[in-house]
Amino acid sequence: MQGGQMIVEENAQLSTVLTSSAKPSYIPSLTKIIATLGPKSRSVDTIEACLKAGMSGARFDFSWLDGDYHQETLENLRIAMKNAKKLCAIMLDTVGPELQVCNTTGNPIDLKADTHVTITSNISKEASAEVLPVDYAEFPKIVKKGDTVFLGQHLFTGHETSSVWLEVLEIKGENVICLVKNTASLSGSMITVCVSNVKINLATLTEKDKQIISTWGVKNNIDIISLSYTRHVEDVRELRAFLKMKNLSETQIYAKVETTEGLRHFDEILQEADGIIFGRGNLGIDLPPEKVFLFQKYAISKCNMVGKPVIVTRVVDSMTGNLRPTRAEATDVANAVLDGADGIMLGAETLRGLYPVDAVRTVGRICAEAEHVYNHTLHYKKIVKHVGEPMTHAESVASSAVRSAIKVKAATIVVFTSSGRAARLIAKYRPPVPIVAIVIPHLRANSLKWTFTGSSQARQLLGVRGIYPILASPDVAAPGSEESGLRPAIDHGRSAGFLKSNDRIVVFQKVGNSSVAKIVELQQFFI
Ligand SMILES: Nc1ncnc2c1ncn2[C@@H]1O[C@H](COP(=O)(O)OP(=O)(O)OP(=O)(O)O)[C@@H](O)[C@H]1O
Ligand SMILES: CC(=O)C(=O)O
Ligand SMILES: [K+]
Ligand SMILES: [Mg+2]
Repeated sequence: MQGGQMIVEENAQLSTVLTSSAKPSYIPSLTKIIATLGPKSRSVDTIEACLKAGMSGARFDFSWLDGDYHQETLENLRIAMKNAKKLCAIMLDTVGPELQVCNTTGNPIDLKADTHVTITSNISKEASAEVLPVDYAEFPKIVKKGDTVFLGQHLFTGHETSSVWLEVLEIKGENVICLVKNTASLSGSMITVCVSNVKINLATLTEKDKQIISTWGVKNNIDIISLSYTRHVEDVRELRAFLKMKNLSETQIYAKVETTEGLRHFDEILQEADGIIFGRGNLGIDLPPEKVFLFQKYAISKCNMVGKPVIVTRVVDSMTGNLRPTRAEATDVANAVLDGADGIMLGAETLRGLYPVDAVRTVGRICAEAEHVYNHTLHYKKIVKHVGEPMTHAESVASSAVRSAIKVKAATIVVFTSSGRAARLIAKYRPPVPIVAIVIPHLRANSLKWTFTGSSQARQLLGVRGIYPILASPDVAAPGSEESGLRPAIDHGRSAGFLKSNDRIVVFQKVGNSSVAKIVELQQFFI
């Protein structure tokens, strides 16, 4: 896969292991961190602290709770963004064809290892340690003797006490009799059911999802939808058509690939989606453990080649209850960065974990260390080879801009963009420095009113490794001089502390139909 070439820079020195990590800065890591917001991470203070620690996207998982609950959290996020002066992408995660235990009372269910429990499709039964009603009538038909069933809240490892694994012993009509393999206490009203490699005959975009998108999604003009359990390219197309109908055509679709069915159709899904979420939680159940890394490397590499963002999930499970990750988890985060991931997604760690801010900060620090030794040159060469010749003008100038930034040791690359495309093109070539994207708003009319584009496009760029968007004020759209357009980026970089007077930057912009890259010495701006 790497053809014997090193995925870390050859000059990565042993001494860097012993020097202390970079001080906290405005840019904690180039890799993006998307945190799921929920009970333990929804106060303004906590969200603000997460933003400062490096959270660049917030995931609202509709498998949990309802629109009103998420609305309150979102209002708090908006206040936190203002306080912290940081943008954050807003991601709606669909429920999809997910099976759940109907625990209407919400009482904890204590299951003991080596006892029996019956999963039933009869939802009139009340959940208890003896009977677990599941919201899918076909359940007894899709499982067979010997299958493994996992139950839990975002974690189903089957070795901690909040999730359980069961072995199917016998199927009798609507009842599936199972052996409990580990002692656990299942709490709350949301308990997900997961069985490996079963075909669930439910739509990927469910009626409930459509209703959530039509209400909560439209109201909040959400930036990204994470399409849970994407299995076919048609799933993405169907959602795209639905979004268009709801006047949400700018909303991006990240296909969450988390089943073997999705894996089989990965290449087509990637063509239609705006990004990929590599959902290792579910995939870790569908695939044998020894295969997960292989698909991770394949999927990330494919996304890198076409310049689409890829986000990896389930990295520091143990931080749900602990202040420190395990050694294996910490190493796994670094390896995801070295594989080429754009972002890391936190689930239970921030949603219901005890240390949401620490989880964000710790993951950010690990990512930053891995980025320091990331073999940018090798990545660059692979992309150039993949794109081939002749390149489009924009692609050729964008890749040259990245080269120039390395050669002149530029502090950042500044790119003017309106759709975000130009910034993504630069990011595809993975410069080792941040990309400051100045997003130029455009006036646009719909049947009711005139509005400016830009805010969604800016926040969406927060899903891509290395991009730091700044939303320009609309008057920048009619630049007096070229330099006037650069001013906001430089002022921002200066106040945030990543630009100094003796730095140089590379600027990528479109003038008419031509793409231009130029090198600018900053001294002139600092007089
Ligand atoms: N120096 C500058 N100062 C202010 N605005 C600039 C400057 N250079 C370019 N721009 C503006 O930036 C915007 C770049 O947007 P453009 O639509 O060309 O890029 P994009 O959205 O990334 O790519 P695409 O056209 O492929 O969607 C244009 O509106 C352009 O006028
Ligand atoms: C996040 C998610 O859905 C998964 O990892 O499976
Ligand atoms: K979900
Ligand atoms: Mg999942």
